[in-house]
Amino acid sequence: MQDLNNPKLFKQQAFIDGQWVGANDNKTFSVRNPFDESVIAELPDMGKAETQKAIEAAHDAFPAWKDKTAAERSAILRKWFDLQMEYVDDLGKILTTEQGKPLEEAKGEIRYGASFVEWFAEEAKRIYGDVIPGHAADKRIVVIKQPIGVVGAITPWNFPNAMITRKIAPALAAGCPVVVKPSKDTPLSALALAELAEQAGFPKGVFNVITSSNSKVIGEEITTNPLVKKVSFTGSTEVGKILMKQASGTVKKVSLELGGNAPFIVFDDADLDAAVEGAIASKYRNAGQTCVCANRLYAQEGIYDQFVEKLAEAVRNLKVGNGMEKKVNIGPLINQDALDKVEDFVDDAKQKGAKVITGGNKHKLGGTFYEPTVLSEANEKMKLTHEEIFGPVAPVYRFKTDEEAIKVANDTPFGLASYFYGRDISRIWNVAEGLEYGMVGINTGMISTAVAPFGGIKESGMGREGSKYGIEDYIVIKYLCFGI
Ligand SMILES: NC(=O)C1=CN([C@@H]2O[C@H](COP(=O)(O)OP(=O)(O)OC[C@H]3O[C@@H](n4cnc5c(N)ncnc54)[C@H](O)[C@@H]3O)[C@@H](O)[C@H]2O)C=CC1
Ligand SMILES: O=C(O)[C@H](O)CS(=O)(=O)O
Repeated sequence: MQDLNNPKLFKQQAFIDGQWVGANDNKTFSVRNPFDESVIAELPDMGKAETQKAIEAAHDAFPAWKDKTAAERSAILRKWFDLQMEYVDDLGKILTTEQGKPLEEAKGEIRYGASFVEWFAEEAKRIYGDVIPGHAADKRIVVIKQPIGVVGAITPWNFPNAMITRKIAPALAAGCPVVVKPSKDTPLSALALAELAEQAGFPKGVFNVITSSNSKVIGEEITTNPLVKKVSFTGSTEVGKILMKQASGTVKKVSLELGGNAPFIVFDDADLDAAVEGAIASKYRNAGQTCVCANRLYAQEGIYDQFVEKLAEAVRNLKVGNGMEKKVNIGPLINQDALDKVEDFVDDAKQKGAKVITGGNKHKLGGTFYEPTVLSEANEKMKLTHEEIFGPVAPVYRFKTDEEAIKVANDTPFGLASYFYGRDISRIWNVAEGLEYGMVGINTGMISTAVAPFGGIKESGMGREGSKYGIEDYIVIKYLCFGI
């Protein structure tokens, strides 16, 4: 087990109603280190009853929390941000230990996640309404915004810190108490956030963390309990659809940050070195395990061979290893299933004509490490064209015209992130407006920030996280009509 040098942040209990507690039946589940499968923690394996308790605690905490002034909530969020920044190293170590990403990347996630807390500490004070000119001489209309109520948040393993703060910072800022269910693979980061939330002064019941190996049971309670007014989910499209269906029974508002299939288009007027740099950043971050990773790389025919070779040269320089070691760029995949899926994608692609330019095998380190890979001659018959690879594999496709690039890029039910490199201003506007995605990176492979509205369209979800728009997901609008 890694030396988690701050025992205060390394919690092995769930956090409900301001108490650190075990499961009612004292059952636990193991959290394992993805480097060597060693057990790093035993956590409460909770179920329906504990989830109900957490939801009731949040419900009971709602009136006092929403009645605090915006400035009071803002101050507590700001303190929480300050604590996260103070403990960035400890939080990063916990994250790398349970998720596997390189420590510097983990610390980057902590800073990114904390930036949402900082942002919404400020936005808490800007939840403005409207005054609307009356529709009659004796009428006056005022629009007010109020917190929606108890929020249930379910989050994935690939960004165990930031996917929580990106969701609950706006909820808490708006005046909503939250019940969080992190992934069973990476719950420790959520518990460390709860410890710092307690230190920051969040009242009991406002921030609750349920730990469980049975996400289905917890999810059913969160999506059907009438005390929960909002479900916010980040994860696969498949699970998002299940949760949306379950939430419909009580007509809960849902925010869904789901899967992606990002195109990364390189036009013949692109700066190829910049495009390679952007492709490395977008494709291989978190070992390719992000929803906004470039999933399909398209290079215009005139620069195809040059781009492939430059990309492969850069990929060969990526260092694979234990995320705790310095200069490591690529950690292990989260589990054996993930490794098997990546192997299957590459085998299928090779059978259908792909050429391995570099990588293409399980890494000699063993475990769930995979070689950073570049495949040329990719085509639409291959499985990895239509599914999230969620691994360090870059298939490169050829295209001839701008119109063809837009068409193939849009040929997916997903619509989260997209990227392209080019310099002609008319081309940039035509392509940016033609891409059917929630986000477009233009001459950059890194687009995620708290100041912008992160989210997708089509089967990549609904709702936005970050920016001035992010808080709207946790607000209800009410208008007051005054007869005078
Ligand atoms: N759009 C975005 O911002 C993001 C999307 N994702 C997507 O998430 C997927 C990878 O993350 P995973 O954790 O493997 O996704 P997942 O959908 O398997 O799990 C996500 C969360 O849902 C829980 N869950 C699973 N089945 C459930 C059920 N039946 N009821 C209730 N909860 C359930 C899991 O325990 C976990 O906490 C990829 O598709 C990726 O694209 C991941 C991160 C960000
Ligand atoms: O894929 C994810 O989990 C994140 O949304 C990616 S990012 O926001 O860190 O870019």
